Amino acid sequence: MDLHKEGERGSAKQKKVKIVFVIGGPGSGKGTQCKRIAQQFGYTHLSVGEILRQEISSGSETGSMIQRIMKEGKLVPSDVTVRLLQQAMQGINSDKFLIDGFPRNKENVKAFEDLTKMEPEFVLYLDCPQDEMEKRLLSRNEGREDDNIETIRKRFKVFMESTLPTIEYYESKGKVRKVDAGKSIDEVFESIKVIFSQGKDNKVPPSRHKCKCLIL
Ligand SMILES: Nc1ncnc2c1ncn2[C@@H]1O[C@H](COP(=O)(O)OP(=O)(O)O)[C@@H](O)[C@H]1O
Ligand SMILES: Nc1ccn([C@@H]2O[C@H](COP(=O)(O)OP(=O)(O)O)[C@@H](O)[C@H]2O)c(=O)n1
Ligand SMILES: [Mg+2]
Repeated sequence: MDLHKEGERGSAKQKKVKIVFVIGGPGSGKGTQCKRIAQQFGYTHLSVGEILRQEISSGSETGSMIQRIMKEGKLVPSDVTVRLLQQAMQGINSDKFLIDGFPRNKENVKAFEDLTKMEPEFVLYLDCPQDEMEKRLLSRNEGREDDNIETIRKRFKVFMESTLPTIEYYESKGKVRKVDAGKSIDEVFESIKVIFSQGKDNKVPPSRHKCKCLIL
């Protein structure tokens, strides 16, 4: 995907873009942890749910369709989701994207790979017990119309039936990095920091990069 072309003496060069998917059940803490990861490791955080809610707010026909689907806790058609995600990515000059709440089913995976020809560096999986997720969602207070017990239960069903098999697909490719997301926000982030500090482009935790010259 031509996210950005860099003009170098007229020759267009596609920038290497690093992508990490962040998956987990509703209420597992994806948004909360993504904000911290983005801040600490310099990623651009894109919440696919937020992108879809922005489309709803635009008042478009597509937005009305998305709203009906979200109210039911179901998944939006992948061609719609991926087109909106790609548009969002193309509008941002970044080479590191944290994609929150995606993919949620195999169709999402196929549509993304077909359209962008890209694969994730890895998939961060926030594994959280359902009763803990339910408790968190019921006190989320973001005014979301899908945070009611009836829709929450439907979303859990979608997670079990569609998203877990997607995680298994990435597991088979050795791409899943799983953390216990049932702990406190800080404890979960401690586990996540270890994972992001193992990246090949930052062999030592970023905090030590700055004083590397002092280690001579
Ligand atoms: N580890 C945690 N412990 C307790 N509450 C949490 C934790 N992580 C997130 N929360 C809270 O739970 C709710 C859902 O978190 P959020 O990040 O929106 O999850 P998701 O994006 O996976 O649905 C929010 O109100 C958030 O403040
Ligand atoms: N890949 C995606 C992501 C979200 N969605 C829709 O958007 C809703 C909210 O997604 P979200 O990631 O904001 O939800 P949380 O897991 O943060 O609670 C989902 O329940 C789906 O209805 C989707 O259809 N496909
Ligand atoms: Mg979220």
